[in-house]
Amino acid sequence: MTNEGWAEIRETLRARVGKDNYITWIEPLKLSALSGGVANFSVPTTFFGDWVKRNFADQILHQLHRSGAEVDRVEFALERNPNPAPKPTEPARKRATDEKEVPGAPLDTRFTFDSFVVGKPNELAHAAARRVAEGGPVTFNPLFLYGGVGLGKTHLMHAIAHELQQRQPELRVLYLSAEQFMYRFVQALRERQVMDFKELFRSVDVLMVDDVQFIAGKDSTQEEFFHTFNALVDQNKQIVISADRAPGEIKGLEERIKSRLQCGLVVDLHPTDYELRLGILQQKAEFYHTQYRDLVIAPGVLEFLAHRISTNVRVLEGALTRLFAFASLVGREITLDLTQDCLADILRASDRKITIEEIQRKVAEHFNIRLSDMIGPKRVRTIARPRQIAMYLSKQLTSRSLPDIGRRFGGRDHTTIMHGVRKIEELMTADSQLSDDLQMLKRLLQG
Ligand SMILES: Nc1ncnc2c1ncn2[C@@H]1O[C@H](COP(=O)(O)OP(=O)(O)OP(=O)(O)O)[C@@H](O)[C@H]1O
Repeated sequence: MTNEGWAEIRETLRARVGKDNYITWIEPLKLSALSGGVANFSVPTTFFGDWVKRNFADQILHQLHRSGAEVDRVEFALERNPNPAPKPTEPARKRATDEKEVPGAPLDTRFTFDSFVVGKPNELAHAAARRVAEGGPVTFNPLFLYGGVGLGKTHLMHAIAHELQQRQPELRVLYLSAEQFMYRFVQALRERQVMDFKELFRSVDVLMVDDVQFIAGKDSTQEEFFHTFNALVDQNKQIVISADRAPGEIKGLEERIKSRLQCGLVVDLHPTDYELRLGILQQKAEFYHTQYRDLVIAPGVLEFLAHRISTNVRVLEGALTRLFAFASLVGREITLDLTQDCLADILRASDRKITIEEIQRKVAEHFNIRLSDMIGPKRVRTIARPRQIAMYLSKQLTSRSLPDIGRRFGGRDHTTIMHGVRKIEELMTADSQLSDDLQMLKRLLQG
């Protein structure tokens, strides 16, 4: 099998492992040999090879089988003469051949500031990211970016790395997910190379850790992260962190880490608004026009999508990709009718928007209490507990902020809502009745 053959199989894997995993772990694999029933892949680092073996070897083998290759095993070995495509982390890697390798994750070349559309919901996060990317004196440390799924946190982090690398190629910029940080650390512990690990992480100039909520509850990793963090801050090295919620709201994260994370600048990416969604769609549509030159998109289609799909940017992008691919296959203009046919499932899914009022009604019915008690002041447990359940579900199933939820629960303070949400999170692990109730209510609401 040639590398072209492998390229086709890779495409199938993309759908199976998801885009992020694909970009990080599958795309960089090179098929170096296939003989004697063994498919050999070259990988940039040992860590990389171990990770892929552990997590994706079965799926790779399966897809190789399906393509007709005679193979019983996949192996991953270090590239003998590494000549990787230039990545923004390249200078750090190159220097690392003399020193130690910087074990970062590859960056997505599409995630730049140029391709990031700025609107009200993300302007502060964008401005802060730009400032860090200028690479001048460290003004806030860390920069902590948080927000819901698919709102552009990873995109901004990669954009910072790209920009820094362009302006100051000598900088050692390290981007990785918190999960990778943990994996590296556990591996270092196992191989008794903790000192090397420490040295490595303390030698970078800019450290970026994505999805830091992942290390919550993982004690030794938190501890190590905390020390790495402090060492870098002491050396005045820039740190950028992202998470799906504010530092104070990450359950299972030690207080001292929370307070450290809050020391710099904490900014959130708000859910998108109509203008931002339209801007993103226009930008992506322009890009698609370069690929599908003959396709015509009827007036009003992008506006329609920006109105109807308000979940997250990833869904919005997926919808447009499908629309262009479909229209080019059938060779038709992209009209509103075609859009509705082609995206029926996505449109239906985003129609089902759950409101806080609906949640309050369903929870009140379920526990047989009055709807007015949801917003009233009564504190007896038989009422307070269902109310907290409704608060928890409102946080989980809607994109409303805590203050917003508070207003809808009779003008309660956001800290009361946060307390309610936490209480339920704590109880549900030990109380199976409660967790059954929650499952059932979720099913009813998501119907
Ligand atoms: N403002 C924006 N302009 C252009 N593209 C955007 C914007 N916001 C998000 N995207 C795109 O949406 C997709 C999801 O963004 P990204 O992966 O950065 O989200 P995230 O916040 O890291 O999500 P998750 O919590 O799932 O990790 C990416 O393809 C990204 O390029």
